[in-house]
Amino acid sequence: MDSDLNGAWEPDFESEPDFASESSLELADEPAWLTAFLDEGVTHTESAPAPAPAPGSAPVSAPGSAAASAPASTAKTAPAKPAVPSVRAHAPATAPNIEPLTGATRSLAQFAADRNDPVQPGGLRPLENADDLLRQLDLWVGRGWLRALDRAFVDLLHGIAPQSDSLVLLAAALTSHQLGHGHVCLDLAATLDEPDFALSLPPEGDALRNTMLPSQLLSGLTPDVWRDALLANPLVDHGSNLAAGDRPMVLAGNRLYLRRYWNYELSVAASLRDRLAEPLPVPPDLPARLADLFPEPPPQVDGKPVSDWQKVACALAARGRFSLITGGPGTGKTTTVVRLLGMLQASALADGQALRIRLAAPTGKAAARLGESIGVQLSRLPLTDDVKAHVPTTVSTLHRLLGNRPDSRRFRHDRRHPLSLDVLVIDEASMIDLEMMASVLDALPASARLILLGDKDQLASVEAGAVLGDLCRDAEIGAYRADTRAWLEAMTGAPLVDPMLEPGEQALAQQTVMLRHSRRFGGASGIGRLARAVNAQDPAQARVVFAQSPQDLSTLRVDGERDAALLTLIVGATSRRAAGAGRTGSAAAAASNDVPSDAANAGPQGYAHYLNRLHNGRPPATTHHDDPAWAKWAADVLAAFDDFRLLCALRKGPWGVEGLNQRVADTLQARGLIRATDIWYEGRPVLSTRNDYSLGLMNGDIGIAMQVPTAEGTMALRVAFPRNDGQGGVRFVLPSRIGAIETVFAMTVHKSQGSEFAHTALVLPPALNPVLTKELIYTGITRARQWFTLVESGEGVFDAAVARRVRRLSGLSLHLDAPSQAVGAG
Ligand SMILES: Nc1ncnc2c1ncn2[C@@H]1O[C@H](COP(=O)(O)OP(=O)(O)OP(=O)(O)O)[C@@H](O)[C@H]1O
Repeated sequence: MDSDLNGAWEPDFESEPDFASESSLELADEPAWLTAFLDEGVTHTESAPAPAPAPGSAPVSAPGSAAASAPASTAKTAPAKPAVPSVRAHAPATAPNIEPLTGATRSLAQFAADRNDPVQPGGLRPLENADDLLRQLDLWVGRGWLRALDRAFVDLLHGIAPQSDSLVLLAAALTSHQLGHGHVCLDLAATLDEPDFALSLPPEGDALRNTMLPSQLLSGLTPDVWRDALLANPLVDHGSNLAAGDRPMVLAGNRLYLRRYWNYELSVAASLRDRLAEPLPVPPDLPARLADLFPEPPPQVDGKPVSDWQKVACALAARGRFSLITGGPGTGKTTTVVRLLGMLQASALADGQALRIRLAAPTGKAAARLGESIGVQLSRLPLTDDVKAHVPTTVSTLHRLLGNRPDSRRFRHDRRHPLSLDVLVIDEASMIDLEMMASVLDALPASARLILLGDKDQLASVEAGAVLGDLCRDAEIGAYRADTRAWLEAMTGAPLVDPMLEPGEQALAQQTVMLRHSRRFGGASGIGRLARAVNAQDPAQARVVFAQSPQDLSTLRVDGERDAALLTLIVGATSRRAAGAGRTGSAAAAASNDVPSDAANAGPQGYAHYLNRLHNGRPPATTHHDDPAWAKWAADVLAAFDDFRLLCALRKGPWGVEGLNQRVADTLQARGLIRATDIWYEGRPVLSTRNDYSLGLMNGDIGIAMQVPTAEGTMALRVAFPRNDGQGGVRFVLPSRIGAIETVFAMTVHKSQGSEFAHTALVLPPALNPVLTKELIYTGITRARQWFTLVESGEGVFDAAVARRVRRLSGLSLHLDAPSQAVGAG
């Protein structure tokens, strides 16, 4: 336990002390693509959407956009075929694109059909005149349907090739916008089928008035005509230029990419193909080693023995330079990988050369969880102390592993400076976006093994790409070749049995295993059954499971924002009167109210639980400021805070993070549990929203403001953050030193990935929204360890959301199947 109550703590870098506070995994708006502009020497800053110009007025660029700040010579006067700058990364997602909205809201087509107002103010002809198209894009930016960032990209292209057809500029704007929705590319045919889904249109009809919709703009256009316009344009590579060209866009079949993302797909696919090409030699006694590591009798389902998929995964990973282990919560991904590492290391040590093993995860929280879990699992394994000592339990974030550089999206480690390791394990791989995957593979030595662990059914990464989902497309059916199957049966000593299994050929499938039996959520677990019903998109079954499992599931139908039952849930349903001993400060206030106590409290908790621990567990005021009791107290409070979390689908509105955070704070204040008289108050839980290497804080770290003694003998507010060191270490940071932070009574499901809470309450808004999909609900449910509460503020939203799934466009699986030229010709 270490602490510094005065904020002068030591940064705990593993190896790279000089990184910038930038993260491509951040959820903040649009920093990445702006870096690209800056990298290319074009001044550009993102800003709020520009106001819509008056009809017929000159095009408006966002303040500081490329258009606004580029010298005049880079505009219309640029040569027709200049050296084309490479185009760099784009912004993180706001919401993933999804299948059409049905059910609880009207469709966009209905709204369009209902419109009585003129189609286009100012009589613009955007598809015939590029200037009109730019004005149309400005109108969309003004509405918030398109990002200023997308508009600036079009400006850049228009400056490079001023004669470009409007169809090309429009395609560029939409392709850029798709990246913000998590799509790696724009599919021309799919866009023409549902043009309005190419923009961020609001679900409310009124907002659609007076501005032309994409469906109106593109009505009558065919994919062939759009393709022909792109093929004829100097900004677009196609055909034989696919792999080698340097134009800013790439057309492969009907898929239009920004060059950079095309390159990522190519490099990820090529690297994986190389890694999958040749199996590695395995120890001659592999069957015996596997038998030692998996001494348990084969698992059973409904009384019948089934394959031990953990053992299968261990065998496959032992022979591959790339392997994928996917499975739902508690299916044994960590257990499997610890046994695998133990086995590989034991074999390597027997040969006199220890393996260099590194563990990583996309976020600090996920890294901390993996580290703790590995430590526990390792201690149970039947391995010598020497082998155990050579299996690491320290887990880095991917950014730290690769080595962030100040003001750059490039990492210190790449193919010229590869990581020095033999085995890399990455957990929570569903959070890895395409760019990060390309960076990892680029920095990995050719001889090293890469093992990805993750739940393919969780929400995809915030940024573009759904790498794990793309790679796991055949995981459920196994898709093993006959030779793979025979080898696995010989190594594991048991036949492969599962009703889902089907034969297949693809090389990736031969190195992929889906773990199918959850030890945490067995057959009787309501949470497990609910997760399976949601994953199967069966809302009726989900309702049945809710009704059958009151021991761990509940639903709460709320009537309005101040519903008393909701407030009770927030505070804690299983209230007991607080114990009075040992309290100081605001604890006295807490004691005068009906405050739950954590003592002997076995049921699902609310937020009074951690506040109780904060007030009641505080060391006596006479405790020396250096006494470890302060850090222990802080660690207890942080752990108690993880016993309950409100999760939201949305950020804005009364049922989003912002509205709920305020209501929770009001409620706790009204009950005397907090004194929120200032922005900083004791008990305020905060989420770090950016990697800050100077403070040692990672994007996603959660801390709690607490009154602690200073060296000067006064009490002062410090924010206690877990050190994520697997030892329960805590660091105290001055509130004023923390830059990017937000209150986190409620958090988005997206940001909760990689975390678990004993009691999780998922709050759904009253109307269906594009972000509501079965992946989001599944991810929310599987954050719960013991209890899950569904809070419904509207009729039918849960059922409609479960029926919809995220659909992310990418060509990664096509690239894996075929060389790039064949993909492009398709
Ligand atoms: N083969 C096994 N034999 C006995 N217990 C096991 C086995 N596999 C997993 N477990 C237990 O099941 C629980 C979940 O396992 P584990 O943490 O490895 O799953 P996971 O898939 O990594 O979970 P998470 O969803 O948290 O990532 C742990 O308590 C673990 O000890």
